[in-house]
Amino acid sequence: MKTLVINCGSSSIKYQLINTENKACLCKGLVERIGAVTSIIKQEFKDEKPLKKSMVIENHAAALKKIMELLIEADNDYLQSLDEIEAVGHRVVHGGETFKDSVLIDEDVEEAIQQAFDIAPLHNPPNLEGIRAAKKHLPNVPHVAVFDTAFHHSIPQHAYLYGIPNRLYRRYKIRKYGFHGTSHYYVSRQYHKISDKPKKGSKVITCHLGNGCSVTAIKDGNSYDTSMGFSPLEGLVMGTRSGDIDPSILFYLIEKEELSLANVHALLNKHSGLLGLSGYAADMRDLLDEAESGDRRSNEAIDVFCYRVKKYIGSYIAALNGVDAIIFTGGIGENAAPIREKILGDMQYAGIEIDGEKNGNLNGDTKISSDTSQVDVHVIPTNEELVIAIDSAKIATASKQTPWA
Ligand SMILES: Nc1ncnc2c1ncn2[C@@H]1O[C@H](COP(=O)(O)OP(=O)(O)O)[C@@H](O)[C@H]1O
Ligand SMILES: CC(=O)OP(=O)(O)O
Ligand SMILES: [Mg+2]
Repeated sequence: MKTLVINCGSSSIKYQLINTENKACLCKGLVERIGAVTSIIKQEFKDEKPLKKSMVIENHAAALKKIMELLIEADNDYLQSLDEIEAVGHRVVHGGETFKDSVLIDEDVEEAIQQAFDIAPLHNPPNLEGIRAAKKHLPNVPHVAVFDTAFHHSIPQHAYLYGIPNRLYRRYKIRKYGFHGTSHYYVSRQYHKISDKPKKGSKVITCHLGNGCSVTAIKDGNSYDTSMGFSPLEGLVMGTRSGDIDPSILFYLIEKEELSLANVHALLNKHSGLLGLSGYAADMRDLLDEAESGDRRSNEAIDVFCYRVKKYIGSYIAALNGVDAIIFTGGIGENAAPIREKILGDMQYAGIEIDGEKNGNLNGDTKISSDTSQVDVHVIPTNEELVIAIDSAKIATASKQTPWA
């Protein structure tokens, strides 16, 4: 089934056209800097020359209109007409406590996504904008929401409650939700396939290190704890997000610098993390380059980033009472060997031994732990879009079948 997967971020839309029968990605695209002076569109059909264009794109609706035009303009065998698209899968970041699984989007679902705007102000508004715009272009096919939070519904109460008055949970549902669920789910399932080790009894820690970063402790194949919390701001140091900080810092700064709520929000979400620490870059590639030539601030930013990941891994080994496997994924996790080495290089005491050569050159393999390591360490490329496509196709198929058919 040809399924279009849409991932609307605050200023970007990533999309893929996937044939769910053979799991092939037929086309991949990205619209960046939506709403800026010029936006950039990149699109690549399988085995074809990539296309790159710059133009004015004011909002997500305009971006989706352009995406639909470009998909057809390519005029190849992969897609002759939009009518061939049989399902659309949308990444929705926050499903709150309501959505434990992916769902067919109707008005009630749209309303529930909107109700979570308060608690996911960076992610849910563009997600819903994308859904509404896509429905206009493809009104006759099922649209499905796949939630980042869904995989984390198995987290037990002692891990999801914060140490604040319980009435705040009961009244406002303030608790840990966790994000990047489709990625943690996908790479952990891939690990079980690759290693041929059963889910039952397994203790796996997955590290999704991209622009947003999170670590998840997975027990028997189910999420048991994760570093992101009520929002995707908690936990690791990220590209521009602070991760964990002492909340008192905010009281202090609000007073000292007379910060507004919006200022605090921007400070922690947009000006912190690797960008804030280094003073110049959120991108790990730039930091690694500069660090190599001895730049002090780049080295400091990398040290803080890696130490935080290591600390979470250590705490999850304690939470799981051991660990069988650690998985790295996401742009940094998949590509930055020095970062993986810095995080796990000195944890032999915990049975973790990285093979320096394999870590530096994967050569098509995924395993980077040595043959004598008690813990398997793997680098597994994530594929959130494939998970979204498969779930969406399944739900679309079921929605078309009437009980008496
Ligand atoms: N070869 C590489 N070496 C180091 N870091 C890399 C490399 N390739 C990508 N990255 C980093 O991955 C991050 C983006 O990760 P990605 O998973 O693509 O992000 P997103 O969250 O937008 O999906 C950036 O910090 C980028 O610098
Ligand atoms: C939830 C989240 O942080 O997503 P991303 O990494 O795509 O920003
Ligand atoms: Mg990502």
